Amino acid sequence: MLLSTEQSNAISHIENPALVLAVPGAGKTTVLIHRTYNLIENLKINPLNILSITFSKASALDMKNRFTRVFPNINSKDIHFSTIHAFCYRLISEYSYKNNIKYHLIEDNSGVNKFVLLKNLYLHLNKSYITEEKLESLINSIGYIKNMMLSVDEFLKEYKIDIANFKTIFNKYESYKRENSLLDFDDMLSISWEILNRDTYLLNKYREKYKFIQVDEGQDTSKLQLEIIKLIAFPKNNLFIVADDDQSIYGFRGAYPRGLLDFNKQFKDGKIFFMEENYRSSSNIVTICNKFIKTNSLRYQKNIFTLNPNMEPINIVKVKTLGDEYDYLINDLKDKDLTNTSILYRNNLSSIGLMEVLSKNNIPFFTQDKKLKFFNHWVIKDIIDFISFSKDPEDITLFEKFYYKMKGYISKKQINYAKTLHKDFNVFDRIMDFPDIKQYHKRNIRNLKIDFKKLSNLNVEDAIFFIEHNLEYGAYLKDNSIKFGYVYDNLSTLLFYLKMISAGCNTLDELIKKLDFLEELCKDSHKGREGVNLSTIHGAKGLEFENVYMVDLIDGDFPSANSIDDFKNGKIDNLEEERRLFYVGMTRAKKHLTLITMKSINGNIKEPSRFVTELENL
Ligand SMILES: Nc1ncnc2c1ncn2[C@@H]1O[C@H](COP(=O)(O)OP(=O)(O)OP(=O)(O)O)[C@@H](O)[C@H]1O
Repeated sequence: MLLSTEQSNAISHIENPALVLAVPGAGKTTVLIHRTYNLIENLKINPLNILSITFSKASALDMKNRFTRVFPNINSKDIHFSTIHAFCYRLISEYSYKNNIKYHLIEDNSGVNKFVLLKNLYLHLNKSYITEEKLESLINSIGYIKNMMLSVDEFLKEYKIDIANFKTIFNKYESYKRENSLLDFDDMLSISWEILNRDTYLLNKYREKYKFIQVDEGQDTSKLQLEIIKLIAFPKNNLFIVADDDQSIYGFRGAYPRGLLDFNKQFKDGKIFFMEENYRSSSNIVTICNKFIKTNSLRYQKNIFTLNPNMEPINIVKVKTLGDEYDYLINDLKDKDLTNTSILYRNNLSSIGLMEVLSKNNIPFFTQDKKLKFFNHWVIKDIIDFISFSKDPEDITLFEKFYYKMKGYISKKQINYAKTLHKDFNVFDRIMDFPDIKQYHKRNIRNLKIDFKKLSNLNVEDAIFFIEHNLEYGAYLKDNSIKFGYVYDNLSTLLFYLKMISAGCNTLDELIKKLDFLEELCKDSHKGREGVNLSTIHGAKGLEFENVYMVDLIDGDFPSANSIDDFKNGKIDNLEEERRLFYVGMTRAKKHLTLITMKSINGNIKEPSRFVTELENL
């Protein structure tokens, strides 16, 4: 590969801080690999003295593999490509060994686990269960506070958070972990920061060891991460950061691209290199992407260009329904090199339908998203409970789980009363026996009994429809979504996918088997790398493919409804981050880029993503 002058200039930069600001596909990773080689081979720097930090495990591995591929003669064993978390974990291990402290990680499912801790704290303080959405928002907010080095009060002054007793939960969570030497991912950073500030011996040891520090994906480095890196690099400041602020997509977790925008203020002797040539994509893709990203205002001005030839224009496909989208994909994939193809989406729920339809059509695929919440979602569990109960209407324990999530106005008192009667009687008969029950109420319960009888005879797809509409479970979801902090559309889409999967299943057992099959498929598919890559756009960062499809491009999903609302209220950050995400997706494509939008989903009329409309006008 013939390196460009810009690339060579950046690679030859050795001492003092440097920031390489580059566009997608400009060869940022390429530059890091060649610079590493230059340091080792030409300047005879010991590989152990070079620390290369990347954002994710996958990109650390990718960088190592690319290095070995390009420079097979160099022994890459000693070269340190690491995520910042792995690096901090090593530092903490060294400190804890020295000080005889035993830290426990609480991110996985063994032993004490952060999810359980937070759920219990919430329950204890608010006397109600936390929803999945709120739990996610709680975890992100805690991470944000720590990564942005804020106090809770500073955070609460700036952000509204819909979690009761947030401050108390935060403080109790933090002190519990501290008292018990527990660590979550964010603590790996904050504890490392404390250690480095406290233990001069360790700090000097690390400073001495890592004479050269390189950072990839600098735009997604948080404030805390950047401070840790700067502290170790000081006073030599041989810090080399490559970044593209237009690809910063982790703002919700505390990514801090503004730290880079201030680079010259932070390092008076710092040098900034620009790399604006894209080597990846066709000229059509590059030209449109350049115009598209310029709408954002919070960015370094850059001009992306390419010398690559024009190929086919970006393909915008408008279909009526999700089924049509799948038909289009299946047909279009026929003549494509599948191992060089990716289907990208905003929300990983989209992968459920895709996996189902690809596996039905024997099209191989793989995905990185190992755990999809879909399979364990409470809505799915509710539906299974409804149907199971219809087959076993004496089972009051089952009925108790969902009786308040449908029509009928059955009270807790009536349930408790029914529990005192013989367990072999039909639950509805037992409720009708409730003392002083009103005649109209009795009529309702009798109708419910008939409804559940009907339900027991339906195939699964019809059964889900019946539960949603006739038993008014859909109305329950709608009424309660806001109260419990859910987005109703997400719940309704979830039911939609469940109906899709259940098509052709006659019995509940068949549906459960199919769900298990898909879950296994999803777990297994990340092992191999055969076939089409299915990924969220977040997961596809840094990757490239000949053919890219971006699917389910609907306004309110992408960009998200929240970002649109914020924008209407004069807050532009979120919508700008959505645009960057869209941009990251588009710039993964080398030759063929297809954007698919549809007119309706789940029977509801939708508008195409405003980004697609904008691109059409471009
Ligand atoms: N000088 C060059 N000549 C030809 N091809 C190049 C050159 N530099 C990089 N490339 C190729 O361009 C593609 C993009 O490079 P690379 O992945 O390093 O870019 P990047 O800036 O890290 O991309 P992104 O930020 O979008 O993930 C790769 O296929 C790489 O091999």
